[in-house]
Amino acid sequence: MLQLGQVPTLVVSSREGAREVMKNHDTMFATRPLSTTMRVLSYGGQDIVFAPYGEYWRQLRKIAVSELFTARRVLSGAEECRHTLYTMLDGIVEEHLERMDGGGGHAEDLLDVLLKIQKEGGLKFPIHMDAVKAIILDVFSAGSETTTTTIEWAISELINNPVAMQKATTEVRQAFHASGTVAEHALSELPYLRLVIRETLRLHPPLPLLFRECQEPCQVQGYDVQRGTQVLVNAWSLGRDERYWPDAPEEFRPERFEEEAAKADFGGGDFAFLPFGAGRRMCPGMAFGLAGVELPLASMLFHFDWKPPGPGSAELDMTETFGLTARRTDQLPLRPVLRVPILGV
Ligand code: HEM
Repeated sequence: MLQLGQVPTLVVSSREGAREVMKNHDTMFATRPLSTTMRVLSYGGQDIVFAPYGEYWRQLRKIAVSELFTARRVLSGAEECRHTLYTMLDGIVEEHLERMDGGGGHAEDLLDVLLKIQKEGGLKFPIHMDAVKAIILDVFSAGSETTTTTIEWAISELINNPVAMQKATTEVRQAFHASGTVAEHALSELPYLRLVIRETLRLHPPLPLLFRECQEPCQVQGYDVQRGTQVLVNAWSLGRDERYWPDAPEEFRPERFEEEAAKADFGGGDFAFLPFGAGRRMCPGMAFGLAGVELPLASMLFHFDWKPPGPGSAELDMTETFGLTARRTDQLPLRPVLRVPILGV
């Protein structure tokens, strides 16, 4: 337990503790703390990420899971800062509304779906236009930074581990040799690449800390936790803890998931492997996010060999930034060498 200024903060770094917070007492911890900055950016928590646990959040989550972050859509698809961002969004929303009035005839995107749901009405909690914008921002903030960060870490680990790079590249080139291009529907033919992505998420969960707030006094592992306590579940340290990963936890070994199939569960069932979180506030964009990592990564490996910028094989520096998302500190300067020409380019 830490006291961060006025805020009592509980840090959870064991599988048992994480299970208690996100499973046994899931409802009591199903709200995230809302900082002043995030309150401004999310229009007072009208989005999915920061909406307090309750009926409103439940409704948004249902829309997200059934209408927005579905596999089908994957395939078809501080005040000044807010001002810039929302002015841009206003223009985009306006454009979509005009297009809708014009009768359609175009491919439907996520914003069209939200606007349609809003227009149809009949919702228990009407979704205001501010909420539409806040939810679209969720897709950019929760959805794009996590996926791009994962892609960067995956390619970095592959550069530092040439044997794994060779295996992944060979697999992708064999799978798509005939078609000459990476096809979405054939991604299931890339079992090794999936192990690479799992191992990347174990070592580099893009969201290293999962944030919760205690809504009712309760006990976690026998300790009293008072209402209003901020809880940080340390997904980063859980993924590197030798109690749960006895086989060289700091090393990048995609094969570990082949041997220990049970540990391949990142669907919130294994509390030592939480790249997408767990419980009620678990990531609803998992399928969306995984496709958004697999597809670009497969294409990158299919078309190019990736080399460090300089001569020799010096290891890349893997230092992480300190922040909400754990990105690379260094930029990732790599040399792509074209191997399979890109069709139509
Ligand atoms: C590799 C990709 C991704 C990773 C690793 C990831 C990870 C996470 C994590 C760890 C959480 C917090 C879970 C918790 O507190 O238990 C989360 C929440 C969330 N994610 Fe993702 N995410 C990814 C992609 C996406 C995408 C593509 C979308 C949307 C298109 C998305 C939308 C969301 C939303 C809306 C929440 C908040 C859910 C709620 O509070 O009910 N994520 N994500």
